[in-house]
Amino acid sequence: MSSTEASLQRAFKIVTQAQNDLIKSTPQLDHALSNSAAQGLPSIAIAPAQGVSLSILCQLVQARHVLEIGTLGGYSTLFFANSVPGVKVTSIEYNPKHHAVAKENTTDATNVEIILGAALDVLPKLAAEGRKFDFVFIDADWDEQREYFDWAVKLTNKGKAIYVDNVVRQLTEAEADGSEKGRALIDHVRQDERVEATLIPTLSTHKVKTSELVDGYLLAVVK
Ligand SMILES: C[S@@+](CC[C@H](N)C(=O)[O-])C[C@H]1O[C@@H](n2cnc3c(N)ncnc32)[C@H](O)[C@@H]1O
Repeated sequence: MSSTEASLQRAFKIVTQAQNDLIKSTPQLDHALSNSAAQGLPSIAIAPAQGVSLSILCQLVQARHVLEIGTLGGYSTLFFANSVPGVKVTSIEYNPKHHAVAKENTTDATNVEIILGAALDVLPKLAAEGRKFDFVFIDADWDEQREYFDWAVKLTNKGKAIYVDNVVRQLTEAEADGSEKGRALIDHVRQDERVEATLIPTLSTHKVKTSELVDGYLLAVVK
């Protein structure tokens, strides 16, 4: 193991411990994870600590309407649903099985609407309905992120936020496989005068592969 890898692993252990000390899970969140696993959904939901940071971001922007692209079993959806009193959450999922499990996992969250459909079909409909959001969480198909981002800018109220997950991991994977992953989104967002954006690197302490330990997200505010 290289010294860089060893120091990463050490940071991983310290951060995991500290995060576990801070997290207060709930039966609703625990059930969402266990039911998703029991029904064979892939284990690709956000980490609990990331859920808390998403909830805090929603509180900071005083989100009244949250849009999520990529529901899976509704685990992240629940963090949004419980973030701000009175918040309403709209989530989009195109896989019927994921959609059904997410509906089960959020049955007692009356402020959650989960739309079955492909994001690039649903987003124009939300725009045509005049819907607006205060926080948009993008966590679906990496190849469609630029399109999601453009729709998110149209759908987000001024001064509110867009969060694109896993952009740092895409950049590091792209360096290894020679693809444009992540880079294409960065170039796209840099040219967009309607937003101010930055990358926030994180340690993904729930990941087992060393290559996935460093991740992070793009955070943008719509001007
Ligand atoms: C990483 S998972 C979402 C995890 C979830 N946000 C969480 O943390 O609990 C990505 C989800 O996006 C869905 N997805 C992928 N492409 C999509 C598309 N074009 N439209 C809608 N959903 C899509 C997948 O089926 C999958 O359930």
